[in-house]
Amino acid sequence: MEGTGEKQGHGAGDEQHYRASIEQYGSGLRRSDAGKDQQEQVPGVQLMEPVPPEKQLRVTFNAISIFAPTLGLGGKGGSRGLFAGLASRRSGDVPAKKPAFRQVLFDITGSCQPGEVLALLGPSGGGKTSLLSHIGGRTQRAMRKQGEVLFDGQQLTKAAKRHVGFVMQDDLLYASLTVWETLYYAALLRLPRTMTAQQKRERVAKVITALGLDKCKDTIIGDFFRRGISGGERKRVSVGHELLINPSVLLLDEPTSGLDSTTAMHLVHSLRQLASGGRVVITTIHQPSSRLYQLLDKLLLLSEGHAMYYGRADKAADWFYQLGYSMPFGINTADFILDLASADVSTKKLSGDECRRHLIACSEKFLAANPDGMQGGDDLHEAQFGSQLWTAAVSRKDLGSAREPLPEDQHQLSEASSSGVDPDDIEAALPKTAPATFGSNGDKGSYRWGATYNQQVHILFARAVKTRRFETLSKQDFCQYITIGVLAGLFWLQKGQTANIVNAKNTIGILFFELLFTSLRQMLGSIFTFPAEYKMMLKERASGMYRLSAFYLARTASDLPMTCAVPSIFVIIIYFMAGLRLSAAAFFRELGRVTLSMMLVGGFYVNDIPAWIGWLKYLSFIYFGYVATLKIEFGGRTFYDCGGLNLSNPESRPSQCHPVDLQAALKLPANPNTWHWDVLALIGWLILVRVLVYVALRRKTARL
Ligand SMILES: Nc1ncnc2c1ncn2[C@@H]1O[C@H](COP(=O)(O)OP(=O)(O)OP(=O)(O)O)[C@@H](O)[C@H]1O
Repeated sequence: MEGTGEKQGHGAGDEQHYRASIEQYGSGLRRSDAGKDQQEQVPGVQLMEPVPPEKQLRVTFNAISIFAPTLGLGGKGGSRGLFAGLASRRSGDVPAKKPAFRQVLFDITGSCQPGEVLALLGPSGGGKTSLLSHIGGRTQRAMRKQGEVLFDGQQLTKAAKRHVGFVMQDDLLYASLTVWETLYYAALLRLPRTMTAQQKRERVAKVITALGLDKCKDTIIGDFFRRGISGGERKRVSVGHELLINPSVLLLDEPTSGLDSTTAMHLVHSLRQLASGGRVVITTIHQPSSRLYQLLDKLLLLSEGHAMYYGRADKAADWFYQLGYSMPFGINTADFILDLASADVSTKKLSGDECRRHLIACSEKFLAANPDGMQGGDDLHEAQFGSQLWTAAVSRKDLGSAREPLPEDQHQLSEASSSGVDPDDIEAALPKTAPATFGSNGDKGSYRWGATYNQQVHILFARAVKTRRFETLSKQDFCQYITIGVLAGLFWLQKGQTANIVNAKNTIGILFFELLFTSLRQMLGSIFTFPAEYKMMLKERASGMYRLSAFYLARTASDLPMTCAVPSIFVIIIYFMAGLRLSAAAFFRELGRVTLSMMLVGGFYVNDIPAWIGWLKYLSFIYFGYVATLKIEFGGRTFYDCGGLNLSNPESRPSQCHPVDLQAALKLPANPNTWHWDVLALIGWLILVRVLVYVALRRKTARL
């Protein structure tokens, strides 16, 4: 966008034109002062009961800086990249061990009062999500942080986090649950145990009505494979998930992304109403329409991690106008300031990037003296701009010369933008004393968890069964297992019936096929479902919905019927079609073995492996499953070698058929007549793998 007007070049006509623009696009729909907003009610349905004054919270964030890790290995030598350490080792340098960090947020300060909607605006990569996540106590562990976030002057505790609603950018919801089920299970887990089940149901119904989800409440959420509710409805369900707890603070990351402007407008209107009920609403927004912009109280404009504007949303255009960047006719305020933040606006003398640096320098100087940001008012030009901004922030000879960035500002910015930040410097700067924590006293007497431990396991089990309803009971799964079972049964039809060595070889084939098919299919299924489920668990744990062990117990218990039901059909078909050992004990043992194998994943099978790596087979659950199934099928039976003849009754020809040692004849990995140590090994494996996964999850979610 070349050459937007400059203040000094404007005549009276331009001024009028500018005013008209402002009226139309920004300040025209000025909101009342922030303090009055608390009393102000946006017309329409009152979404939730207001937050009582004693529970209202003011959120402040002071001098927030965030450093993200980069792949470079850092160090004084400055060598970067994955192989830098290796290269330096070879060349005799001391290898750099610390990861490098890149600063993604620079001293960001701001606050939001109950009743206000604060929007974090900026181009992609500007740092909106990083800041919002930090405010909500959800910054990734790998990031380094400075500065403090306070809720009514106190730090956020784990318990208090349960009163903060956080709507993530991605709608993480279980695809197989209906809207009602999604919110109902969340209510059971999140709402205080002092509420009855009926009251929790009423809360769910209220949220559903408030967000206009009544007509789709019995529709599944859906995913790529199974169509469910629309994108806008999904977003509203995500918001509803957080509204259930009637939060004092609602944080939303890109709630309008992917929505059409009308739906986005309705959603932000709902947020505005929620704020009017005494809540703090902080939201990131990518590209608000002009109508949507009018609903915002405060704005924090981020450009490459720097605050380019902070203050009343309706004063943003005034601010930039005063700095010499007026909004061209017909441009929406949000688009205009986003162009500025994206360095997409240049002047006759300055390139887009220089304009951006200039604006950041002005803003940072102004905010250093006015941490509450631009409040506007009648004295906007004279008092604030005249005395502070023009003299202090842009201490130039005149506005014309202000087109060049100040040398000191340039220095500051280039330094800040550089990627190599020593982690030691960051650590040294971290605050040594922690302020009081919100929720440590305030929450006294209230329970940390919404449901008791037993209730959590029970609710999570019921939900896990429902979330896998399609996975397990889908027609495709049934058809696939039955078709492949019948085909395999036809290939090996009644091969297991006769006790001769030829058929024994065939039987080994079907046993191994059965073992591999069921195990690998299960493993592939888990590979596809685990990432989504893991993310869901992280999100819910961050909201304090349940204990990790309760989740894990419920998930393990639900695995049993869900994972084994359909594969068992496959095993039954094969068992009888292939004529495997006809005894009830053998049949049920085989089913039990399948169950154990199903609950493990991974492994391999090798025959005739060299002795020196022979022990590797003990790392494979497939090996133990294979040995177990061989023992079940062949243990205690006598097999005959009839000189290559496939006789149906070898015992009737003692001269031609002689009993054989099956293990030696077929090179079986174990003697089928020994006791079932393999089953013990399978059980041991099962426990070990589950415990290891639990420990890994525990470590990964330690901070939640
Ligand atoms: N875990 C991480 N590791 C490394 N860099 C990160 C990490 N998280 C964020 N960043 C970097 O921090 C910067 C800010 O990212 P952030 O997601 O906060 O931006 P954003 O304004 O929310 O962008 P968008 O609108 O595209 O979501 C980006 O340059 C990003 O690459």
